[in-house]
Amino acid sequence: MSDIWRLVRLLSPRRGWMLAGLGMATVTLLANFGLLALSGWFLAATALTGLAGIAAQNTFNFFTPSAMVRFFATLRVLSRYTERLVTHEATFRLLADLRVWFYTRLEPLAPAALQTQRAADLLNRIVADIDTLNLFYLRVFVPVLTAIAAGLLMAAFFAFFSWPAALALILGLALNGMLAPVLTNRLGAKPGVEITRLTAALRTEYVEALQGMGELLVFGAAPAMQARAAVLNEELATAQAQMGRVAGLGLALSGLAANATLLAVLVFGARRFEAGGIGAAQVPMLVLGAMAAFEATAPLPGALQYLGQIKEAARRIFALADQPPPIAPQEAAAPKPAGYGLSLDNITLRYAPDSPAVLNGLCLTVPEGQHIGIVGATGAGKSTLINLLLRFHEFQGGVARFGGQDLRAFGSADMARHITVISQRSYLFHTTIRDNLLLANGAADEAALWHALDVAQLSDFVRSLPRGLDCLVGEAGSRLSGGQARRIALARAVLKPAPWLILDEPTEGLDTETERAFLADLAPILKGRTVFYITHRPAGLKLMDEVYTLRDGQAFKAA
Ligand SMILES: Nc1ncnc2c1ncn2[C@@H]1O[C@H](COP(=O)(O)OP(=O)(O)OP(=O)(O)O)[C@@H](O)[C@H]1O
Repeated sequence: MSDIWRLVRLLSPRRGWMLAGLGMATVTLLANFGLLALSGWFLAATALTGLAGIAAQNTFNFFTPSAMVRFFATLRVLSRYTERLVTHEATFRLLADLRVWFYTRLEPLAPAALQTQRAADLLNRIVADIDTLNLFYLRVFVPVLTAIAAGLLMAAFFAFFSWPAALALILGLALNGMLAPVLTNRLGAKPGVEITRLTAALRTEYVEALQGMGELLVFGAAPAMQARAAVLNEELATAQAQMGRVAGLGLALSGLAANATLLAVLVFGARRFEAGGIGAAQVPMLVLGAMAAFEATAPLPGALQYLGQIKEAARRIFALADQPPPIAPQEAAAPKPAGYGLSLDNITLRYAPDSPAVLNGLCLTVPEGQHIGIVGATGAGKSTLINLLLRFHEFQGGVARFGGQDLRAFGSADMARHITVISQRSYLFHTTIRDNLLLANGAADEAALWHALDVAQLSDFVRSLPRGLDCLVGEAGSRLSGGQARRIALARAVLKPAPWLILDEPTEGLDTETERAFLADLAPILKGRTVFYITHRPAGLKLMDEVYTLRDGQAFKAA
């Protein structure tokens, strides 16, 4: 239950909207109750008056009850409308709050702590689990509290006329709204959790299958993937069928409790009438009132079923949100670096306390403006060195200084201001060339964009496109060649004149001719910047002042 309390606390800043929705839902229920109870009384009283003869008909006040019937009918419509308006407004505000909260918890985890998550699972948590959490207000909070408030008020009304009828109503509402749902909830807990788990697993399978469609087809692995999905589908269908049976049982029990209550109210009402405690017309008033009262408990079985799904979604969301960020958030503002030199002294970095040190006593000094090539075998720690500089991963030993300041005093957002990265994986968003460039510098005007494209030798190509800068690049730049995509990354580097430039295998995957042309256009962009150039390919190293080889977690100056 602690996850649910935590969720309530998380939603509590919106308590004004939440309580307004709750209030309107209670008024709607009471209006319906008032309408039915009064109608029951009015119809019976009118019939009895009709039977009693002309004298009674002349003295009977038709006007006030019929005005009250109209009042309740109008109130019911208006309050239902307002309730929908308010609860939906509250729901969307809560959804926005939840998404923003989750994003602010995720952001410090990116990218290091999120790399361990499967992309589809992450997507699932961000979209589906948050949507499920959001059901809490509309499907659990409002119906449960409304049922309690309205149920007690209706029973109090009954108590004026017959205590036993009031007790029967309370008991019936409790059986119908609590006992039956609790029982179905108990029975439905397991399939509920299974449905959430299997739906998430299926979605993950499908997203991965779509992402890796090429590999699945080339290696003939599609049937195996289909078989896995079919098994999950079957398990999901079984869980859903089980849930359906549980829901059916719940409905039957609820129906039984409601009808037994109506019978009991009729009997107690009739006895009270016989004893002279109430008038004859008040008996149908109580019976019709009881009938209306069960509207309050109708959504409760659903509420408890949702609770199972919400608990599971909350567990998954909080588990991810509670992961400690790999770099502790910076309390103080980042210091101002004096220049942009880097000095690494005896640095040790391991990804987990029990895993071997990837950087192990590494020493490296990079004066401002130097161009440093970094080579090394696969797994030697080249990307790790960059992760260290970008503050994606914390190092455990040694002293690192950036611009003379302790590197630990900078967060990853601070370092991102000083560093531009061009890598083989520089991502292109499925939008226009313009938007992909503006990502590097939102303030760049048209002239700056074309200048950047000129430097990156891409302006002729962009001019030749029917919509120029406003041409879409396709998903992950699929409408561009590898070389053109890399040149967009170059143009971004021109637009963001950060003092540091990291080139992470920028020519990987390009043929020799394209690589040569790319490197020629890269040369002017390196000017005046401090550069790390990571590569397996020797061609770009000619542009470097010094080259270091990473081996055994240390950096050795190449001859
Ligand atoms: N996020 C991570 N968590 C745990 N271990 C990691 C992580 N990233 C890298 N490693 C490990 O650290 C070591 C160095 O990896 P790194 O990516 O820095 O090598 P690299 O020199 O860049 O390799 P490549 O040339 O293949 O890109 C490898 O053994 C790798 O398995």
